[in-house]
Amino acid sequence: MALMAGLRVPARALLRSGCWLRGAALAGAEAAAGLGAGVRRFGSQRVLVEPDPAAGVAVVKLKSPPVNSLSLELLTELVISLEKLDNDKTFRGIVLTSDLCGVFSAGLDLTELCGRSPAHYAEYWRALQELWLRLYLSGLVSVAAVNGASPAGGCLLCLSCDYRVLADSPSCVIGPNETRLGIVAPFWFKDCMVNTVGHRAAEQALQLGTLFPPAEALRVGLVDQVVPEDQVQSTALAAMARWLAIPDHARQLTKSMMRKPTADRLAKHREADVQSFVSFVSRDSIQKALQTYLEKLKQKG
Ligand SMILES: CCCCC/C=C\C/C=C\C/C=C/C(=O)SCCNC(=O)CCNC(=O)[C@H](O)C(C)(C)COP(=O)(O)OP(=O)(O)OC[C@H]1O[C@@H](n2cnc3c(N)ncnc32)[C@H](O)[C@@H]1OP(=O)(O)O
Repeated sequence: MALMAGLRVPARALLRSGCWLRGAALAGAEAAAGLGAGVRRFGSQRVLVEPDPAAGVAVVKLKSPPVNSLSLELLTELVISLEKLDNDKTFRGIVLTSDLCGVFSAGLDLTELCGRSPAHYAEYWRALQELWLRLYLSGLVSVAAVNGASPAGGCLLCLSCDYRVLADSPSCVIGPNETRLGIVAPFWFKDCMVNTVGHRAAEQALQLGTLFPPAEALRVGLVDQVVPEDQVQSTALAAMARWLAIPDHARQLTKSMMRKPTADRLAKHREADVQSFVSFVSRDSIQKALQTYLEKLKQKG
C-alpha cells in the first residue's frame, strides 16, 4: 500500500493510474481526434463521458479503481450517464470501456454483498436491475470495448451491449464465473448468455463458471472481435460506424423485437427477483462463501 494525500492507495491502483496519465496525454490529442474546442468531457466521479457530437457517439469510461467493481455508487452513476445520453438527440451510439489498465470490470462489488443489511441488498439489487434494463434496451447503439478482465457482472455489462470487441491479452478473460464463488447468476443474466452463445454453451459456461480467454470467447461467440490491446477502441468505433449506417428507427424496432421479451421477464417480476436475491445472499452459507472468496482476493494482492 502506498500513502497518498492521507488515503491508503493500493500500489496496483497507482500503477493503473499510468492509464490515467495516458488519458491526460490523450486529452491533448482530442482536438486531432475531433474532440475539439467547445466539446467537453462530462460524467461523474466514476464514469467519464467523452462526447463526439459530430459523430453522434460518446465514449463512456468506467473509472472506479482499483478494478471497476460495480459498487452502488458506480451503478447509480452509470445509470445517470446512460439516461442522459439516451435522452440527448445528439447521440446515436456509445462505446463502453474502462479507464483502468487491465480490468474492464471485476463484476459485482463483493463488499456490497457481505455483512450488509437486507435493506442494503435490496437497494443494491434494484440498482443492478435498473442498469441492466437501461443498457439492454437502450435505443443507442452500444459497443463494448473490453480492454481488460470482465468476470461475472462485468460480463453481463458486455452482454447487454450490441457488439463486443475484446483485447487479445491472456489477462482479458471474460465469462460467468459465479458458481466458482458459490453463487448463482440471476435468470436474466442466464437469458443474456443463452441469447448470445446458445443454450448448450451457456449451460456449460454457467455451471462450470468458465472464464474464457480471448480466442475461446471469440470461438463461442461471447465476443464479436478480438484485436490487439491498442486497437480495441478504434475497432469499437469502426464497428459503431457500421451500426450507425443503419437508420435508427429500423434498427431500434428490431432491437426491441429481439430483446423486449427477455427484458420483460425481469420487468414484470422485479420485486420478486429482489426478494429472491436478498434471501439468497443473506444465507449464512452464502455469506461465508463470499467472505472467503474476498479474503482470498485480498491475500493474493
Ligand atoms: C437464486 C437467486 C439468485 C440470486 C442471485 C445471487 C447472486 C448474484 C449473482 C450473480 C451476479 C454477478 C455476480 C458477480 O459479479 S460476483 C463478482 C465476481 N468477480 C470476480 O470473481 C472477480 C474477482 N476479481 C478478480 O478476479 C481480480 O481482481 C481481477 C478483476 C482479475 C483483477 O485482478 P488484479 O490482480 O488486477 O487485482 P486484484 O485481484 O489484486 O484486486 C485489487 C483489489 O480489488 C479487490 N477486488 C477485486 N475484485 C473485487 C470485487 N468483485 N469486489 C470487491 N473488491 C474486489 C481485491 O480484493 C483487491 O483489494 P485490495 O484491498 O487487496 O487492494
